[in-house]
Amino acid sequence: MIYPEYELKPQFHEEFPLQWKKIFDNNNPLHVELGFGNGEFAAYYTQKHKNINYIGFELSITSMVKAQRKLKRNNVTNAKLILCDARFGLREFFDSNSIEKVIMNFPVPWYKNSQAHRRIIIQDFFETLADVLIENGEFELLTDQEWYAIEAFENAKNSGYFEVFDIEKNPRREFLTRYEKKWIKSNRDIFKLVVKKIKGIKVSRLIGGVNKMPHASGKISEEKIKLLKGKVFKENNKVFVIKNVYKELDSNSHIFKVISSDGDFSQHYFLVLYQKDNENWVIKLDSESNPYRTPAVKWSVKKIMEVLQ
Ligand SMILES: C[S@@+](CC[C@H](N)C(=O)[O-])C[C@H]1O[C@@H](n2cnc3c(N)ncnc32)[C@H](O)[C@@H]1O
Repeated sequence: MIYPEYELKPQFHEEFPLQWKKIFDNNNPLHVELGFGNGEFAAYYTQKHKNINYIGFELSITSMVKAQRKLKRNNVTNAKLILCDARFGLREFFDSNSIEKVIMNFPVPWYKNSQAHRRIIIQDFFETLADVLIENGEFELLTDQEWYAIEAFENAKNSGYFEVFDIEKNPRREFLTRYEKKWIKSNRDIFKLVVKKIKGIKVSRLIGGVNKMPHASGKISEEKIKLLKGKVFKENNKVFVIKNVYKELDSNSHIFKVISSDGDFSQHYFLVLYQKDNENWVIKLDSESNPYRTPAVKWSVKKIMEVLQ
């Protein structure tokens, strides 16, 4: 069973940042968990703090389903779960000075230097936190990796936006998450870091305002269409690749399978190109696709039309 009432799909919302007051129908403080796993902590936390609105981020679909079941079993009414990269969601879905607390329990540490850019606690993350947390709002991190807690400590401290408390070793905890139990069972130490926002900053967002998708239209040279397969386009922070081009059998339209990225944030989607009248063609997002309208997504529409002309 899935319980879709708990899942929020921001792609279907018209405006960013999201209107949390409308979504929860109240003005309660927002608490956000990054990587909620199977939702044990979410179910506990929302029961314990009935006067907050909980928003959780996760990448795993299986975890999303399990967490929905846990919330339903506990009759939780103050939680929304989002399937999305937490780094993107934290920056794009929340207004400045809007979150009271951000919690991250046992993130994947990404040990290797080559994976360092995938770590959540990089400098950019602390800038986003300094924007979206309210004054005196907190970020709490639990990890079984001491080096990770130290790296987070240093990045937070060096940013200048936080009061950073000493790392606590094996803190007393009222509730243990699934991974916490696992690490304690294998005799690992647990490290807790808390940082409190003391200074704000405004970071730039990739999406914002009304979530509209521009179409592009014009005359094209049809013979250029199939030559686009495999082509890569780059401009500053934006990249897109045309993975494939399909011709629809029963109409004069073509589907482009595209992967785009804006820095570290990638999306897969389909664009449709069709003949509008004798002279003009239109390219737009296929109705089956609903990526966030980031600069790279918008640029892919314009650029494909441009190269076909
Ligand atoms: C080690 S598990 C911890 C799960 C849970 N918090 C716990 O303590 O039991 C890390 C979780 O973070 C999720 N995750 C990893 N990177 C993420 C990201 N960038 N955004 C959202 N979730 C992420 C993973 O899918 C995984 O479920």
